Amino acid sequence: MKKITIAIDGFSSCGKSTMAKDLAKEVGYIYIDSGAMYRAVTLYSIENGIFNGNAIDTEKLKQDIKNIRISFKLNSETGRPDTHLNGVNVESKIRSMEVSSKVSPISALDFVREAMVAQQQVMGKEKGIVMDGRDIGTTVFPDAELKIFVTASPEIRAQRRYDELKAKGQEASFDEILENVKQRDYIDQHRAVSPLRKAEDALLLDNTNLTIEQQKKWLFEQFNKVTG
Ligand SMILES: Nc1ncnc2c1ncn2[C@@H]1O[C@H](COP(=O)(O)OP(=O)(O)O)[C@@H](O)[C@H]1O
Ligand SMILES: Nc1ccn([C@@H]2O[C@H](COP(=O)(O)OP(=O)(O)O)[C@@H](O)[C@H]2O)c(=O)n1
Repeated sequence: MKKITIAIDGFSSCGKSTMAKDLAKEVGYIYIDSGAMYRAVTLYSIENGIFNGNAIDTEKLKQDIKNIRISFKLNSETGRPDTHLNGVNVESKIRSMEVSSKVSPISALDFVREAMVAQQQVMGKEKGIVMDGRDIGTTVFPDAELKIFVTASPEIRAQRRYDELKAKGQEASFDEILENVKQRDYIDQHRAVSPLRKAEDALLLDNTNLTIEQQKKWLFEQFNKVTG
């Protein structure tokens, strides 16, 4: 069967990667979490003195960006890809609240986006890929055959993230997560380069009242309609 490109965009913490990973596994496609790439650049910036408080040394990051290598390796225990930054597994570190609180300003930088988008387009050259993020259907793969835009209420999204962090044994405050979710949505929607928006030809999915199983089924149906 001819392989297609699937772009899943939407607001923070609404279940994009859960859907994307499940579909990729089901149909044997590659799954790429583009948010993990921006998170890895943010972790690099935190660990390499690019942040001074909230101020970003953009000149240093501009020089360093060529040396930031991001790759994904399958974790045989979880069956899901782990993010590696310059050869080191940073999957757990990039999900911290510190990274979440700094990632949106980093991903608003034009030269950061240029570098990430170029890598993402190489990853998707052969099609057979499901990528989730903010600008996949608008900028990275504007010709994707299937585009989905996911949303859910901010409170539900914060609750899902809170439950996830708690389950992993990480410290979490619901109010802090809700604030972070709202802040990132705002920055992501209002940045100058590739702001978060629904592509005209994307299907809208509000999964506020859907279970993981229901949204998985819905996405699989959309896939079958396109490939079908
Ligand atoms: N429909 C759903 N109902 C309840 N929890 C969900 C649903 N979809 C995803 N989740 C959970 O919400 C959390 C955030 O989902 P995730 O896929 O990481 O979101 P995103 O990629 O949009 O940030 C995860 O813990 C996931 O298991
Ligand atoms: N294609 C993308 C993906 C993520 N991002 C940025 O990276 C941040 C983290 O993305 P993510 O997908 O891990 O976010 P969560 O919704 O999973 O928390 C987002 O808030 C955006 O600022 C982006 O700008 N473009």
